[in-house]
Formats: sequence, structure tokens, C-alpha cells
Amino acid sequence: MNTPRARAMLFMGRRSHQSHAPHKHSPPAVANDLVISTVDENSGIAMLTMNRPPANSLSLEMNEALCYSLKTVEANPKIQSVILSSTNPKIFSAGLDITELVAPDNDRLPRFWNSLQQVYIDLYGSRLATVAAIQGHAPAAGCFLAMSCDYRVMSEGDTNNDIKKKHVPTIGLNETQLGIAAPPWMGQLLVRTIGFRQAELALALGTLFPPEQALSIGLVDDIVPHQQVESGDHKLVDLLPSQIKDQAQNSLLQKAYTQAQIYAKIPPQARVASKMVTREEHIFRMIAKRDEDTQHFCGFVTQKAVQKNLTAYVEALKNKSAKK
Ligand SMILES: CC/C=C\C/C=C\C/C=C\CC/C=C/CC(=O)SCCNC(=O)CCNC(=O)[C@H](O)C(C)(C)COP(=O)(O)OP(=O)(O)OC[C@H]1O[C@@H](n2cnc3c(N)ncnc32)[C@H](O)[C@@H]1OP(=O)(O)O
Repeated sequence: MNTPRARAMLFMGRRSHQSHAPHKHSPPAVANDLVISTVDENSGIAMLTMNRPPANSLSLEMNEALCYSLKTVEANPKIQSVILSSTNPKIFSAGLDITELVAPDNDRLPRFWNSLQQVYIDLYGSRLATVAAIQGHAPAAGCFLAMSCDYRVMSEGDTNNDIKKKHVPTIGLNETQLGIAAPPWMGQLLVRTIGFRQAELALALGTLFPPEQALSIGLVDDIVPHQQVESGDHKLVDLLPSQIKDQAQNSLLQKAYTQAQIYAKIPPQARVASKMVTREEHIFRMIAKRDEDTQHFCGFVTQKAVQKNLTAYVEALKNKSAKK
């Protein structure tokens, strides 16, 4: 598996590990709704906007849509950078769709986990430069999506004095707070991003970091104030569908676009080769343990005690939402 050809295929955007392929070449039926794809060949920049209300949580279908959309953009040789964003101004992604984990279907559960593993392989190993524009909360697998990108820009949130308008997004791997543990490859991604000791603390405590703290530990690379700019000064704005055009005129997407431009100007062969240096070993280690990881996950999640915790957590989420 870890041959030069397999490595090249992985980073040239072709799947080198076919047995778990969650999708064929035809699009998943709802891919276009779940992930809105905008492509600007002139600048070499594309944007994938997650669009699964209410929280962009990752279901089997959402994972497949993400992989499909990324592969489709990757197949366009004129595109060098992609921005990953959300239609929801307050939530980047709420992580795994917890309803996939509660009282799960025996056939669907391993397929669901495989689809998440595939997101990791495709996104972390993408030939494209990937920039996460994190406008809202990014807990657990939402943080994982961001960490799989090359660069993370986060909005400071709306620090309005009016408590009703105030919104400060957070990011982190909070799994332990749900009574579950992040899988090893996801936990290792945190170690690789923020360093051993910070990750050890954050994983054990399930810490969710507000933007300034996330910046100070290196979980995000930049933070920007929550504000509208006069007008989007890039071509991508003109191409965006109406439901996300407004968002393109905020400072977060402007910053993400600028970073995507910087990446797009680096000679792609050199950029991709340098990405392989830091990422390929991690990806191949996960692929080698993929089946074991799936069995571990299914065994862990279906334990009685874990089911009890997850059921209580989903109830609490629904009650919180109902009280609003
Ligand atoms: C020894 C072990 C070794 C190895 C282990 C092997 C395997 C590991 C096993 C398991 C690993 C599993 C890995 C899990 C990673 C995950 O991603 S778990 C998911 C974690 N996500 C969360 O905890 C986030 C939960 N959501 C929130 O905290 C808030 O919703 C959020 C802060 C994101 C936004 O808050 P707010 O704006 O106030 O919105 P609401 O809370 O009102 O939510 C709006 C509606 O969205 C629904 N919703 C929210 N999150 C989820 C979700 N993750 N899944 C499904 N649905 C979600 C919420 O219910 C509301 O819906 P409603 O309005 O009621 O219809």
C-alpha cells in the first residue's frame, strides 16, 4: 500500500484504497444540496459550502457528499485551492450526526464510519490547498474537518454587549464530555496541530476553545473580527449562489480567500510534495488499520453504557433547542 505509486495516487486526488470506497463516480443523490460547490477557474479557487441544516452534522450522506464534492473539484486541473465553509453563520459543523450513533443499524454503522474515514483520507490528503473558514461552532468532528485543512481562519464571533446577540464560537475535540473518545487518528490530528501536552489536556477534558485561545495554542491560524466588508473584492463572490452571497462579504471569507490566493500562487508540485512530507505517513498508518478502527468503533459505540450516555446527550440537545 505504501508504495510510491499509492502515495502519488493519494495526493493526486485519486483514491488508492478502493475496497472501502463509499461512492462510485455518480454523485450521491443529494450531494448538490448538502455541499454547495462554487468554482472560479480564473483564480484557481473553489469553495465548498456545507449546507445540512440545522447544524451541518456529519451523517453518512453528508460524508459522501463532502468526498464527492472535493473529488469533483480536485478533478479540475485549473483549481489549486478550496475554501471549506458553512451556510450556517453560527455553526461550522456540529460534528458527527449523533443520531447515527444512537440505537444504530448494524449494517449502516460500519458504512457510516467508513464514510468518515474517507473524509479524513480525501481531505487531509487532498492535492488542493484547503482553507477552513470557521464562522461558527466546530466541536468534535467539526474540529476534525477544520484540522484536516491546511489553514484555519476563525471568526471572533459577535461579541455584542446585548446578550441575545452575543455569539462566541468554539472549537475542539469534546468527545469525552459525551462519554466517548475521539478515534486515535482524530486525536493524533490534534497532537499534530497543537502539540503533545496541550492535546493531552484538551482530549482528556474535552475542551472547546473560544477563538482567541484557539489562536494562542495554534488550533487556528488566524482570527478575524465579526464584521461585514463593503463588498467582496474577489470574483468568487459573483459566482456564489444567492443563499451564501451575503456571507461572502464578511471579513472571514475575505481572509480565507486571501489565504487561498497565496496558496494558489505556489507551484503546485512543490506545494503537494511538501504536504506529503508531513501527512502521508499519518494517512497510511490509518489506512493500514482501517478495518480494525471500524470494528473498534462499532464495538465501542454499541456498548450499553455508551448508548446510555449518547441517548442522554441527544435528549439534552433536543431539550435545549426546544427551550429556545
Ligand atoms: C477506547 C476508545 C478507543 C477508540 C475509540 C474508537 C472509536 C471511537 C468511538 C467513538 C468516536 C465517535 C467520535 C465522535 C466525534 C463527534 O463528532 S461526536 C458529536 C459531537 N458533537 C457535539 O457534541 C455537538 C453537539 N451540538 C452542540 O453542542 C450545539 O448544537 C452547537 C454548539 C453545535 C450549536 O449550538 P446552538 O447554536 O445553540 O444549536 P442547538 O444546540 O440548538 O442545535 C440546533 C439543532 O441541531 C441539532 N444538533 C446539534 N448538534 C448535533 C449533532 N452533533 N448531531 C445531530 N444533531 C445535532 C440539535 O439537536 C438541534 O436540533 P433541533 O432544533 O432540536 O431539531
